[in-house]
Amino acid sequence: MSPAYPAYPAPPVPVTVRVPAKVNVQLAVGGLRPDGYHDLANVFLAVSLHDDVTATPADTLRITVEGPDAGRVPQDRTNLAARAAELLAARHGIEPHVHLHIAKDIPVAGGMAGGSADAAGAVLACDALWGTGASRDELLEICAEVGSDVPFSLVGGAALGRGRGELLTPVETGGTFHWVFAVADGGLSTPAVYRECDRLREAAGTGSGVADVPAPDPSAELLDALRNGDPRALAAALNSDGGANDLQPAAVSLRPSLEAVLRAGTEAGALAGIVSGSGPTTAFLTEDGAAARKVADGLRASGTCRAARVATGPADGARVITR
Ligand SMILES: C[C@](O)(CO)[C@H](O)COP(=O)(O)OP(=O)(O)OC[C@H]1O[C@@H](n2ccc(N)nc2=O)[C@H](O)[C@@H]1O
Ligand SMILES: Nc1ncnc2c1ncn2[C@@H]1O[C@H](COP(=O)(O)OP(=O)(O)OP(=O)(O)O)[C@@H](O)[C@H]1O
Repeated sequence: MSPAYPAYPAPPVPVTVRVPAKVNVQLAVGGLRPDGYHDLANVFLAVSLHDDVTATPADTLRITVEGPDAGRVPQDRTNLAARAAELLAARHGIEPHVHLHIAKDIPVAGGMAGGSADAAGAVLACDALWGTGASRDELLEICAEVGSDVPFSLVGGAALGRGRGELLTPVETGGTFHWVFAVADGGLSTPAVYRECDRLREAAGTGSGVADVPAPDPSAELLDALRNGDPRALAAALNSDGGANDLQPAAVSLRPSLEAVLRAGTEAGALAGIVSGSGPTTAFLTEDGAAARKVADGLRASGTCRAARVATGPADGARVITR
């Protein structure tokens, strides 16, 4: 006899998933591959700036966005959250009929994987809403189809991304790191920053292809600093010769005003300052929470950025917060 009730309760509706932003504490960029991507040694750290993605049953796929920068986020099927929901639905023979509401706090087009966070949030929220029973590996595959940063948004913490950044292995962290993020006016396009990186390499005469650029590798010094939870050692790795972010010269070339932001952050007492991923957000590592608040005040007073936000990392990956 079949039971009167399903074996598992239906998920409470709506389902809200909280997803973190990221900073790349190392971004070693190899040569341009024939498929248009670059091989990476990408050391991701999730940080405590979040978007919330809420999934509610609907008659069609609908996206709404709230937050100060909502006007810069597409509210149609080009939104990465919509693409993620469509991919999950297609795999399970479901119509992607869902309303996805994004409460956006991660800077838009800022190099902090905001769109990727929303995609990972949508995958997890829709999986719970539709009860697809997809495995973690399947969710990660869908994330990787949407974009190179999306799998990390799902797992969070700290991880090394190889390949184009989608092949993750966990990285050990021995403590909490305190950061300040200087948010810039306007964004930078990720493909444009990679193209500028290639152009600078060509102009320097080194070539930009896979045969010209050494294979990217993670820094042992940097991984040790993360493992030991040691901000001063991490700062030394961030400040090392050539820098920790191979996209930084390209981001600064496209947005020369970032030099002044980086200077203002270090003058305000940061241990190190880097461009976050493809920028234009800049990330400042500090000794502790009090130092972070002081650096944020200094950045605000400098007038070099639109906003300064304090955050800590590692932070959890995407997780359901209403169940
Ligand atoms: C800069 C980073 O944020 C660092 O984590 C990522 O590498 C970018 O990841 P993402 O925004 O998820 O990028 P994707 O949506 O996968 O790719 C967008 C475009 O960025 C460029 N791209 C991206 C990743 C990569 N490893 N090499 C690339 O050259 C390609 O032009 C690609 O067409
Ligand atoms: N859910 C979304 N949130 C923000 N932008 C989105 C979203 N979906 C699509 N986009 C588009 O993607 C572009 C890049 O936005 P996003 O905030 O993801 O950049 P980013 O943080 O620099 O990305 P990354 O760090 O992964 O390279 C935006 O200009 C916007 O047009």
